Amino acid sequence: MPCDALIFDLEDAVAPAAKDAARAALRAALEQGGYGPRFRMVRVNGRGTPGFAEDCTLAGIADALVLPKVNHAADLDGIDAPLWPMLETPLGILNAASIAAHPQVQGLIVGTNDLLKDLRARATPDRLALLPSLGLAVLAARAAGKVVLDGVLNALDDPAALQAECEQGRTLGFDGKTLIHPAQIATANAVFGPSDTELAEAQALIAAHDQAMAQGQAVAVHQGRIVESLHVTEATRLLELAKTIAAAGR
Ligand SMILES: CC(C)(COP(=O)(O)OP(=O)(O)OC[C@H]1O[C@@H](n2cnc3c(N)ncnc32)[C@H](O)[C@@H]1OP(=O)(O)O)[C@@H](O)C(=O)NCCC(=O)NCCSC(=O)C[C@H](O)C(=O)O
Ligand SMILES: [Mg+2]
Repeated sequence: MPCDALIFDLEDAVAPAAKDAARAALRAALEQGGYGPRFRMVRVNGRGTPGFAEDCTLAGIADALVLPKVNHAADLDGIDAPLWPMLETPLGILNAASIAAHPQVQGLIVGTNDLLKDLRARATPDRLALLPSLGLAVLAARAAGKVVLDGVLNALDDPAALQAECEQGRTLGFDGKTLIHPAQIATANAVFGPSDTELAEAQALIAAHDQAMAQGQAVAVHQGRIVESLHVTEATRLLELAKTIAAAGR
């Protein structure tokens, strides 16, 4: 599967009576390996719920833990692992900045299903009710210099909805999207990775800026638009991202 990361779920995707067996099976699977370079995350049961402490013992054999329903930065204290808190409660969204800034946090994941439930909001194709929360999550991640992943699309077989939601997530600033089925991977990779057109534009923009600088100008004009060093920074980031994706064989 050409995905960057795998999330092994011990929380909502596992029935209460199956939690112990799922944890044991996951431990054996992680010890056996075979996941290639994919980043292996375990979503543990929530702090204060049954199984949490036992789930956290998997930290040593996974790459990171995903913590559901994080409300406060203090919810992350005392866990000895790289952490990916899920922002999926109103309090978690309102505390996103301090959660993102926690030193053990590598990235944030938005849990749009739980958020919709807690907000008593309507699920609509344009995700209107989620936009403030999605924006706050991106702001918090960027302020702390962390990665931020969009929530899942529940529809298993709706390519148009998947394309639209991925495009919206990228437009909002998300680095990628969490997915529930392998059939969703190709679309997410295509949307969140820079396209050939974007890469060609980035190269042309950098070249135009370099040429203007060489001529002693502070600002370049490229295709009728001004180009400053901040645009070069973003163009360079896209080119670096493309190299990273190519090196990963995606
Ligand atoms: C929904 C599913 C139960 C469907 O599974 P299945 O019936 O097995 O689908 P397919 O027959 O189409 O599967 C084809 C092959 O792909 C593998 N597969 C399927 N799903 C996954 C997956 N998620 N990860 C890895 N591999 C997967 C099947 O095993 C088949 O493989 P093979 O036999 O070798 O061909 C299933 O997709 C599923 O369980 N999905 C995950 C649901 C889930 O993750 N839920 C929790 C996350 S969403 C969430 O928590 C919301 C969040 O908290 C919030 O609040 O928003
Ligand atoms: Mg959830």
